[in-house]
Amino acid sequence: MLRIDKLTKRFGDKVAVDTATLDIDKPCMIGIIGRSGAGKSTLLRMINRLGDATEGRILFDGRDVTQLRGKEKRAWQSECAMIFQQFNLVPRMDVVSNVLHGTLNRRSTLATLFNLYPMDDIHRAIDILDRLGIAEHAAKRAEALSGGQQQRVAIARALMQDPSIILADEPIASLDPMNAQTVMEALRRIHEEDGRTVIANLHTLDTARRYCDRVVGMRDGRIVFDGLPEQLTTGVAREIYGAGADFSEAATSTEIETLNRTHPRKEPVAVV
Ligand SMILES: Nc1ncnc2c1ncn2[C@@H]1O[C@H](COP(=O)(O)OP(=O)(O)OP(=O)(O)O)[C@@H](O)[C@H]1O
Repeated sequence: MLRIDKLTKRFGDKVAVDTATLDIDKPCMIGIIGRSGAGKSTLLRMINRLGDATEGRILFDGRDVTQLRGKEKRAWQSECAMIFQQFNLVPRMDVVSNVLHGTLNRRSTLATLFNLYPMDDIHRAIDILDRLGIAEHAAKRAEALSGGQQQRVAIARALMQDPSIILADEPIASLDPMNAQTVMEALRRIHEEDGRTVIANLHTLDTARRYCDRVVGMRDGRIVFDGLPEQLTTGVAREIYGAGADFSEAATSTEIETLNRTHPRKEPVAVV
């Protein structure tokens, strides 16, 4: 499905991502962890083509997406929708219009200028908001919603593109634990019910363990761990975070006590 092949990104002398290789052969939910500056955002941005790779390839169903330009590149960006820590909504615009922005890639300039949306798209937007539990807020300005609700609007906007992959760059880093839980549960459900792949950069180990089938650890631009959540021992975490014997998981933790893991684990993948 998706193959990231020796992907490298340099900013001048700085190697932000160093020959990263990942194979995703079926829909799954992946958490990418690592300390600040490890290269997690740069990797996701390259996958979405928000940033170009210096070297390496990204293959989706055998097609090299690193070479796409213009319309084809935009189509790829719809196929792997991205959500961000700060939601990136238009704050003064109503929720449903924000969601409809997810269709921008396939609308004419004129329709965009005059904010004209087909009725089918409007109904779909409301259905998606309903599924995410926020349809009642459809007519409100985005800025009137809580952080967790705004992130769900951003997820709804991503779903309007009907992507097969959702890339989430620190989706819960700005949220309190309860909102973080709601957003992670929404992403998990989208994976389980729709069969979409979710790749999320996460700051906290416990979140990666709870919600992901597979965890990828990055350190200094390199992928140093790729395995099951249960293989992510404190020793492995210490290696990923480059921490000493005094490393404490609590330092990366936002404990959410009420959550029960309900989804089945998938079969093992290789530990690098
Ligand atoms: N546009 C840029 N220009 C120069 N250096 C950059 C740029 N973007 C990222 N870097 C550098 O590349 C490295 C990786 O950054 P990146 O943002 O990918 O890390 P990260 O793991 O996502 O960190 P965080 O968790 O803090 O977001 C860092 O050293 C960063 O300073």
